[in-house]
Amino acid sequence: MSRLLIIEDEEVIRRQLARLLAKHGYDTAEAGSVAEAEALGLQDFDLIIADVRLPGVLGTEVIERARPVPVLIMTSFASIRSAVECIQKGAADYIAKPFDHDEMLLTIARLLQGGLQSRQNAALKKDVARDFPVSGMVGDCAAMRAVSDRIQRVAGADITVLIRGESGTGKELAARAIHERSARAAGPFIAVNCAAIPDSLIEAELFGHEKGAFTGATQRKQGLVEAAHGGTLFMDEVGELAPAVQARLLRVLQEGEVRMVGSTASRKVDVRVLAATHRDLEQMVRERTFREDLYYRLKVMELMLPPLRERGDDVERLARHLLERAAQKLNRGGIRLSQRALAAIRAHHWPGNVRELGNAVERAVILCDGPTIEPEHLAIPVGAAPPPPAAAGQTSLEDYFRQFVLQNQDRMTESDLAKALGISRKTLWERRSRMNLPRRREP
Ligand SMILES: Nc1ncnc2c1ncn2[C@@H]1O[C@H](COP(=O)(O)OP(=O)(O)OP(=O)(O)O)[C@@H](O)[C@H]1O
Repeated sequence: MSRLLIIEDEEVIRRQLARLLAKHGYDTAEAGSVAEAEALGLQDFDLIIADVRLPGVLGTEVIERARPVPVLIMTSFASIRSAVECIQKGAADYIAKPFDHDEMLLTIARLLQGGLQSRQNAALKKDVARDFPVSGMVGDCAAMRAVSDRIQRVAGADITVLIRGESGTGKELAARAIHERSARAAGPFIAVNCAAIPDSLIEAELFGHEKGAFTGATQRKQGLVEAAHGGTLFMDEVGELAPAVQARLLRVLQEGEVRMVGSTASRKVDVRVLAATHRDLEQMVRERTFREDLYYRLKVMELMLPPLRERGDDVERLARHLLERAAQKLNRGGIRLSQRALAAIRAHHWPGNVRELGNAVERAVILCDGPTIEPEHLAIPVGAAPPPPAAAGQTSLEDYFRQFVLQNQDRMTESDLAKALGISRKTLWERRSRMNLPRRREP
């Protein structure tokens, strides 16, 4: 049994995490500060999970003191910058608080597996990976079995994979699964959402930044590509990259080299890039907004995640799985879905896919006082959603979004619309602006 040490000064969080880990079969010890942790013997554990802000000594100090034991850093101050800093200091990985239980468990499993793998020979590693299904990914329909099979096949090949699928279909989860099954599993997995970083900052964030190269007083700031050295860089929404960034990324893929902004020198990097998009990259190539050479470099292998509405019975499996996850998170054991709720879940078209389903189930757990979730708690807009696309796959998510907003905006608030679509109000607003679908003003 793996021994885990949690260093966290907020008792409620520490206890909750300890319970979660104990429930999943880990032997856990707890400490409220670095000093308390040292008294327990840092080297006696298989993995240490440490908060950054601790009384006295910072949690990041543990990284050095605990070597060679891997340290997973938790912080409430989630930013790409702090993630990079933790990784630079040698953290095995980084997780933002409040953390998702599944994400925490997956990360721990991966880090422990990383330690285990370094003690095993390569042949054994391959067998271990082959025998287990893709961890954390629920899905038994034919399309998801094909996805799972392809993940197993591409994982070990160290090639670039372009992961496609509508928003919320699990592209990041698939990328993590590929990383975890690859020879890079013990290296960092860095995920970046290219659409979330302003154009003015993205080059420096990705490739790093060097100041004063010509004055002699050089200051270097490492980028995410370098931070992923030895591991995997997952670039979500890669279709949003500006032309200059596309050119730099091509260099990384072709030459295995990165050149910082403001520098003339290149450095070698060993990074596997996994990219994802819900955009029509072929169309973008035709319109010359996405480089053709980069497109071919990225799609060496493709992985297509089907929309939830095409996964048959998986929707029910996922609903139960997400319910268990939400009930655990919100401490509501024993709560279940009524037959009517399950029927409503099967009938809904889930334009926001698994993420929308997860949000609906979590909201229902919060709203439901008794032990049984009814359709009303799920707030699925019964009868409001447009019928399923006649030729599924031909109607784009954008058409679906437009139709849904136009049909429901008179009777739903912006918050309800966003919730029903499984997106944030900010994303709703951004999509409205992009699709020239202005919000109706009250008369
Ligand atoms: N097959 C699955 N089994 C269990 N959970 C899933 C599955 N697919 C997705 N999820 C969950 O749904 C949520 C959304 O998944 P994820 O972030 O991977 O989607 P995405 O396609 O990358 O979304 P976006 O394009 O909006 O970034 C996550 O909480 C993820 O854990």
